[in-house]
Amino acid sequence: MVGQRKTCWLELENVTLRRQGRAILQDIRFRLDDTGIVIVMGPNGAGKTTLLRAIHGLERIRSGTIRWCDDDHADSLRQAFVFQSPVLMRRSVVDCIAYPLRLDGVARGPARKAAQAAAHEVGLTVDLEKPVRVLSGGEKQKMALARALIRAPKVLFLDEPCANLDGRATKEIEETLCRVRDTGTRIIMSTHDIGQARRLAGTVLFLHDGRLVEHAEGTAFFTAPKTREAQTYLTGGLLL
Ligand SMILES: Nc1ncnc2c1ncn2[C@@H]1O[C@H](COP(=O)(O)OP(=O)(O)OP(=O)(O)O)[C@@H](O)[C@H]1O
Repeated sequence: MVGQRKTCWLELENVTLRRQGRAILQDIRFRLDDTGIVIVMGPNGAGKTTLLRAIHGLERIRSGTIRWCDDDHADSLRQAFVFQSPVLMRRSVVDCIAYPLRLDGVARGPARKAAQAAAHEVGLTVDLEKPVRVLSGGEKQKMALARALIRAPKVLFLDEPCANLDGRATKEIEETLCRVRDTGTRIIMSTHDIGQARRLAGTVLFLHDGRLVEHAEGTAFFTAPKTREAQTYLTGGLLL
């Protein structure tokens, strides 16, 4: 038990979040003590985005606790969030990626150099002086990922980062995420893509109707889901 506690990096206890009188998240509790990618799955409206936003501190919870339990607490608060629709600025791609460093007070030259390296890391091969708004959907997601990675976050949240992307762009983003995971960054990510979840998941959090229905190690979840809801979801059934 004592050994387990040492490896826990995030713990939620009875987290409940209400909006307009409705419980969007109900009594969510789990401990994460795995270094693999954490995949948040579940049907539309299950609460995946809300859970990610709540853990990141963008949503106020009504009750319960969210506790980062790393020894170095400041380290676990070095976080970045890649939204489903990337936030775009009226800037060039390179300046957009460099923006978080500029906010940190890094001079323009070194920040742009770091941005070029981050673009390279995520496989963004476009002319980086282009305005960011002309990028394709896949390129925008890579730009958002490069911007999120530029400050070397300890925890990286991604909300459906590959929605609407083709196989090639998805593969490149997945490869980047695996490299980032291997450097020790914790990744919590939502996806509807069961194939992607299967490829990436170290741990699965399966939500339905704002409740955590199943929390399992990735392979176990896909080979032998324990709950009726997860079984239905994974076999393409409709969860009503
Ligand atoms: N600010 C809000 N006010 C009222 N209801 C909200 C608010 N934000 C989210 N909801 C509701 O909470 C529920 C969960 O939303 P959330 O976006 O977290 O689900 P999701 O699992 O990410 O869905 P999807 O797969 O469709 O993106 C939905 O029914 C949504 O309408």
